[in-house]
Formats: sequence, structure tokens, C-alpha cells
Amino acid sequence: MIKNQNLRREHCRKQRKKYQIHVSGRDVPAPLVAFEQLRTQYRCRKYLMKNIKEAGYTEPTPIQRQAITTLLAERECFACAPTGSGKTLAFSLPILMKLRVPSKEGLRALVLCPTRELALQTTRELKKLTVGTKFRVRVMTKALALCNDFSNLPCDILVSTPLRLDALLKGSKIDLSKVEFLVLDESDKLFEMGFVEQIDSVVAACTNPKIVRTLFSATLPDTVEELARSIMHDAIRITIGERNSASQTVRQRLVFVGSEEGKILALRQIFNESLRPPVLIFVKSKERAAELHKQLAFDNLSIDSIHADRTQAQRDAAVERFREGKTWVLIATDLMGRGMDFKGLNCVINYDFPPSISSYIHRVGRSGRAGRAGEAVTFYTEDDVPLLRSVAYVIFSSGGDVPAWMLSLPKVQKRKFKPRDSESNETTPATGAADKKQSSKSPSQKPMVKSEGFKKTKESTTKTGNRMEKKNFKVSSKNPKILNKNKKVKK
Ligand SMILES: Nc1ncnc2c1ncn2[C@@H]1O[C@H](COP(=O)(O)OP(=O)(O)OP(=O)(O)O)[C@@H](O)[C@H]1O
Repeated sequence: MIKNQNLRREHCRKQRKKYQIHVSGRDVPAPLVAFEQLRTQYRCRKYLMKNIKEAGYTEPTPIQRQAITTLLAERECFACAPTGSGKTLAFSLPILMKLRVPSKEGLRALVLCPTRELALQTTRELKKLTVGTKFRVRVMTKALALCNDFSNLPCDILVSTPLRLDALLKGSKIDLSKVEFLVLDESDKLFEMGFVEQIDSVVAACTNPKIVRTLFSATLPDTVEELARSIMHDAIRITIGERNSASQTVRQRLVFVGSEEGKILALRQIFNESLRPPVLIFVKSKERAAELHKQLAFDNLSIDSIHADRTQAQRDAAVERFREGKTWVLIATDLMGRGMDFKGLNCVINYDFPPSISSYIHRVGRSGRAGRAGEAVTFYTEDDVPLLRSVAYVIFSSGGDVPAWMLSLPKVQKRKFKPRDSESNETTPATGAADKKQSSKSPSQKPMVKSEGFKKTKESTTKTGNRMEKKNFKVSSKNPKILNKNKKVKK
């Protein structure tokens, strides 16, 4: 018996070493060896096995190996794995397995995403997995949010942005008391200022004592984990590879462009020398996106832009055309930086320097997905030097080449420059009236979070990232609102 246990432990250890799976927590379930094990050991239903096969997934990715068995064991977890490593399937698959069959009982799984675009994409992935069943997967759209009574709405899994859901909770229009699985996707983004209050109210409304809560992201700062740990129960931490690092399949380059004017010249040079569409260009604000779109309009390229000033229909169409390959070059703000999966995206260009390390990691992670090769070019000027060292380190630690002088630049203790306006403003809008109100404020205008659950004391809107950029989160020792409502909370 003891010998068998030791053998099993040794097997787990070897598996984790092979796939660079790092875990911490009590009694962590063994990682999955193969998808087939889901059928033989976990009684996975036929439809799901068929849909996994039809999606072309032959082998689980490292995060899927560990997160699937963890969630099947109904353990709460923090999962940090590189961009494009299959985190969506890592939470979708065990949720569908645990729900087993559609039910009239009401909403049983909830996935929160920071942007509407990501919510739509996640819904699409979930729908692909449920083909052949009567599972109802819904995305919380503007039209759906107008529904007056959700109790009669057939829905097993809901995907939403936090702000829209919070508005419904405030109007007592939706009941989350039956939710068995709560996923916070891109969780570090969700814990940023502006979202925390909404997350708090959603978490507090999920009163099912059996709820399993889970956080997924490619960047999970310690501060976010600490903050969430205060409400999670016996959570397991799963990290794949090095924490908060860029995907190793993306070849990353830094290009000095001298000044602002140098950027357009450098961009045209790249296009002339080696344009390999599709290309995604990141800029720091919606104004910059519109301006660059205008500048490139006569360059004989199939070009489009996506940002908060465009209507929902325009944004949806822009994403669709880019997916179909009709648009070669898409200019975007950080609205597109998180989670968006454009298969075969060859190149990301950071036209404007990213405002934080996490923004850098997520932006460049739009290419090089699912093990494919990708490329990321980041323009920088002298104004960008304060964050250059940190970005250079990220490139260096994911195997890229950077000049030695960049790594020896002085460490920036506190960001001397103001957070740029893109990430915080661009990822929240167009999810309803509340969202619009939110997005029209600059980070410095945003109200302090009053939530009693996850508290922050200082502004840190765009400061997610690795340890080089600590957030000013303060974990409240008590979370009265949540402690009262969720029985499973660790005291
Ligand atoms: N087991 C698998 N085998 C092959 N491809 C997979 C597998 N699982 C997922 N994929 C594919 O990998 C791509 C990236 O998956 P996904 O969008 O879930 O990544 P992610 O880890 O959530 O990335 P991000 O951090 O950027 O949100 C998708 O195109 C998906 O279809």
C-alpha cells in the first residue's frame, strides 16, 4: 500500500517535472496523463470526448493536465500559465464534466472576463465543446441584460463581464445562489481598480456553500493571489514554467525608433521588408488608434482598427474580419491585449510601448499561440526607458536576446510616469451604461473602491505584472461581506 503510494507520488513528480508544472497546496491531485483518462477514470461523457477530438486536441497542455484534475476534485485554484497555453479548455472541460447534464435548476457556472470580446470568444469555445448536448451557454450581451427576470431564462453556463453582471445584481434581476463554479479569467485584470467592486458583489452573490472558485491568468502577481486567498478555501496554486513570463514561442525584439515621428517610418520599413499578415498593432489609446488608422489608410493595405470609440457592431465586425483573414493589419488598444485568440497571428507590433509588464506579456502573447511560432516587435523611444529594463528582462528570461546595457539600466522603484490611459480605460467600456460611465474616467478620476471584500488602498490601476512592479494592494484581514455569505471561506 505504502509502496504503491510512493510509486504514485514519484510518477506525479516526474510528470510535473517534465511539463514544468509547479504546484503548492494540500493533497494536490495527480496531473492528467492523457485525455483518454477522462473517459476511463473520470467517466467523461461521449459527446465531450468526441468534441475534444474534433477540435484537434490530441494531448492536454501542461496547464490542462494539472488544472483539469484539480477542478474535477472540486478544489479551488489559482492557475498561472503562459499566454496561448489552453487555459480556456483547462477550466471549461472540468466544468462541463462536473455539471454532467443540462438542468432546469438555473445558472450553475459563471465565467467572468474583463472584456466583451473575450466573453464572446469564451462562449464560442464553450459552445464548441457542448455540441451534441442541450447545454445552454450564454454570453451576457446588452440585449440579454435587458431581460427582467433571469429566473426563467434557460442557462447552465453564463459568460459575462463583471460590470454588466453587477448592474443586474444591483437590480436583483439575477440569482447566483446555485452557481457551482466561478471562474475569474484574466483574474489579475479583474482585480484592478474599477473592477474590484463588481467582482466583490458577484463573489458575494455566489452563496452556494459548495462553490468552487478559480482564478486563471498568464500573469498573477502575488498581491492578487493574497487578495483572493482571503476568500478562497484551501486553494491550490498551479504555475506552468516561470511565473509571469512571456510565451517562449514568440521571438521578441526591441527597436529604438528615436522619436514619435520615427515610429511610422519604422512601421513602414517593417511592412516594406517583411509584411507577413495577419499583424496586430498595439497603440496606447483610442485616439492613437484612430490617428494611425488614418495615416495608414492610403498604404494599400487591408487595415482596420478596434477601440472603445467604435460601436459594438463595428468592434464585432473588426474581430470577425481579422479572424477570417480579410483584414491584414489590425490596430488595437489594450482592449485586444487580453485573451484574444487569433489563430495564426504572425506578428504583434507594440507601436506604443506597453504601460506595464503584464500588458507587455499579454500583448505579445497574441501571437505564438498553442505552440506555434510568433514574432513581437516593440518600438521604444527615450520616453520609454523607465520600463525598458523590465521588458528587457521579460524578453531575456523567455530566451530572447537583449543588449546587456538594457539589463543594467537602473531599477525603477516607483513608476515616475503616469499610467497610460489605454489599459484601464479600454478594457471596460461598451458593456452597458455602467461600463460607459466607468470608461469615461481617467484612472486618476476613478473612485476609491468601497468594497469590503477585496480592498485596495492606493491607486494601482495599471500596475499588474511581475514582482518588478508590485501593486499597492492591501489585503483586508476580514472580508465581512463575503465572510458572512460564503460558508466555505477560510477563517
Ligand atoms: N490540448 C490542446 N492541444 C492543441 N491546441 C489547444 C489545446 N488546448 C487549447 N488549444 C488551442 O490553443 C489556443 C490557445 O488557447 P487559449 O485561448 O485557451 O489560451 P490561453 O492560455 O487562455 O491564452 P491567454 O492567456 O492569451 O488568454 C486556442 O487556439 C486553442 O484552440
